[in-house]
Amino acid sequence: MTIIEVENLHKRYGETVAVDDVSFTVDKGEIFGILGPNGAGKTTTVECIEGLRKPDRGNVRVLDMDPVRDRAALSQRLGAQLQESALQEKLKVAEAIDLYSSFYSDPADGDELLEMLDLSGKRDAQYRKLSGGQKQRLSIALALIGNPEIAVLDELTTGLDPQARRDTWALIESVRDRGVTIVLVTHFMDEAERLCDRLALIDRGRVVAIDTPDGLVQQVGGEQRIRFRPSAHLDDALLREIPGVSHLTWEGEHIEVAGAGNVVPLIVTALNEAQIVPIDMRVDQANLEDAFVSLTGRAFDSEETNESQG
Ligand SMILES: Nc1ncnc2c1ncn2[C@@H]1O[C@H](COP(=O)(O)OP(=O)(O)OP(=O)(O)O)[C@@H](O)[C@H]1O
Repeated sequence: MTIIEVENLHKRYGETVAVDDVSFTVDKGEIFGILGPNGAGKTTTVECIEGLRKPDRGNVRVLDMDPVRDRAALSQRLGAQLQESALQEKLKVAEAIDLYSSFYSDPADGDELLEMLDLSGKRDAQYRKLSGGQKQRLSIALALIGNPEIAVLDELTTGLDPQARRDTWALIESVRDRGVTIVLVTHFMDEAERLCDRLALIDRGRVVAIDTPDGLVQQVGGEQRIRFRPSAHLDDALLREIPGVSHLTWEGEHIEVAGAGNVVPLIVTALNEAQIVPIDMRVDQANLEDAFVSLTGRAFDSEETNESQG
């Protein structure tokens, strides 16, 4: 059942076209990802879903409501993760929960939420004293305090260390398992790959593709890459004539060969017959990043990488 429908959405800020004819639907109970590089138009899109921004053109329906016109009613059923600056520094965790509970006619049990988000021990801590991960978890708690049918989570794990990211992912899955539909905005490939049932790949305000993470990778042919250092002189022609090989690149003494289908065993066999040993061999499956590059013809120019976190 479709519960969010975005049709031909356009939004510009002055001369900047932020969202350029975006369409997609979100089904009840799924984790739907909106993945794209910085500035792709992800936040603007979800702000139109939340009723915070009025589209210049196009239609948005959420739970059969017009988000701008029916914003008060929608806010009772859609929870959005707060931006970090939205809470007062001196507000205590329990006070924030009480305050946000008071906005809803049928709020969730705050104590239970704090327990689930591992924040029970921080009830009396001021917001400013929380770690990055604790602040992030509190913002998730506040997105869920209204018992929403839909939760919109924007840049869920930015700034978290690897363990906190994994914990947050498990948490989001448990929220989904309780029946909440989740719209997840992210510029992290691994997060999208791990969490999303389906995702819209967005670039420069436009939808490039919508599919499951696996489906997106398959769209680019499910390529594999094999990288190694040959033990003896290797003539490119030996590999080029193998069916399925799409390209070869040398990087110093290492060669990377990409191809679809059964290329890896064929390459290994050809090397063996030529009495060449592939030293330091590594095989990688195509991933979402490859799909993005292949579908847009550009690198995913995210400024932040996972390695730079934490
Ligand atoms: N209030 C605003 N005024 C002017 N331009 C804006 C405003 N908000 C966003 N933009 C511009 O619109 C484009 C899309 O921004 P948006 O925040 O929707 O993208 P995003 O994909 O969420 O990026 P990020 O991950 O960096 O937040 C960008 O070029 C951005 O600079």
